[in-house]
Amino acid sequence: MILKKIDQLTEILLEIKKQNPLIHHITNYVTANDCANIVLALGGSPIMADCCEEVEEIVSMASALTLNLGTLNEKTANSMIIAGKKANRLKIPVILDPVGVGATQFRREMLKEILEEVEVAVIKGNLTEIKNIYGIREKAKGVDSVNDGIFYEEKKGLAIEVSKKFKCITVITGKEDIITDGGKVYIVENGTPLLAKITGTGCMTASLISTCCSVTENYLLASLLGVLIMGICGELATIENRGLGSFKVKLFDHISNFTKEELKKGRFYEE
Ligand SMILES: Nc1ncnc2c1ncn2[C@@H]1O[C@H](COP(=O)(O)OP(=O)(O)OP(=O)(O)O)[C@@H](O)[C@H]1O
Ligand SMILES: Cc1ncsc1CCO
Ligand SMILES: [Mg+2]
Repeated sequence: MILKKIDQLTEILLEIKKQNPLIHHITNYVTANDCANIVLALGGSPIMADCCEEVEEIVSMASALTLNLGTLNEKTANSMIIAGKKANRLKIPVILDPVGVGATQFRREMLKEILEEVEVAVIKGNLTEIKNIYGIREKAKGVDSVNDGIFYEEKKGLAIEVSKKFKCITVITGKEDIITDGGKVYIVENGTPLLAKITGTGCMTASLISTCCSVTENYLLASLLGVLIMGICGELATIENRGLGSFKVKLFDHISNFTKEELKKGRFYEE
């Protein structure tokens, strides 16, 4: 079963290299450069554009749209809705990263508006963010998850409920990652605590998922692939690790060299 999955995932990987899809991001200014480079490393082509006058034109050229709430303001929230609606009309997948949504009332209100106006293909967040999306008010310290210690069954149940509520794929990142469409659930065990020590590995995971979703209609498998790439490459980057700086460089090295061989290092199962 897993071997067949590896073949299907490899097909997505090869399709990205073949198509070099354009991935439109409306994202935060902290990790925008890393997100652009991660898309390039995987074989896609990034464009960051958030001006409301041009987002419809940009998204019309793109194959996926990433909306990241990391440094949200009223203007970018408005651009997200304009671009998201256009993406829906064009049937381009929209990937939402609700960064820090537990931190403030403003983010929660804007997120609600975006989700009312835009159909999202994938919602990806850490546990605190996904709890808040579902209306569980866990106050976030900032953009990081405050507690990854809840029971795995509870985390899985939450992801399933979010998928049912918003009719989308839900990804919860953390020590183990959960990916579900509300029916099937994948659990990914790859990763390293070092991934949580550099900012933006969650944002970059969303960019990887977008890039994978841009070449297939199977958003569940595409999300699984994006998560696996980050987890496996994170593990590989710990080999002879000298510190966080070189860890990040090695993470990019491994993503740019990622093939079916690396995919076989995936530790995931289906429920
Ligand atoms: N303790 C851990 N062990 C293994 N992998 C981890 C651990 N914590 C996070 N990860 C991995 O790190 C990546 C980012 O997940 P995380 O939940 O930290 O994102 P995030 O909080 O949204 O990050 P950011 O906001 O900085 O972008 C994922 O690939 C996840 O699997
Ligand atoms: C640190 C930080 N602040 C807003 S967005 C961001 C990047 C990680 O999500
Ligand atoms: Mg995040």
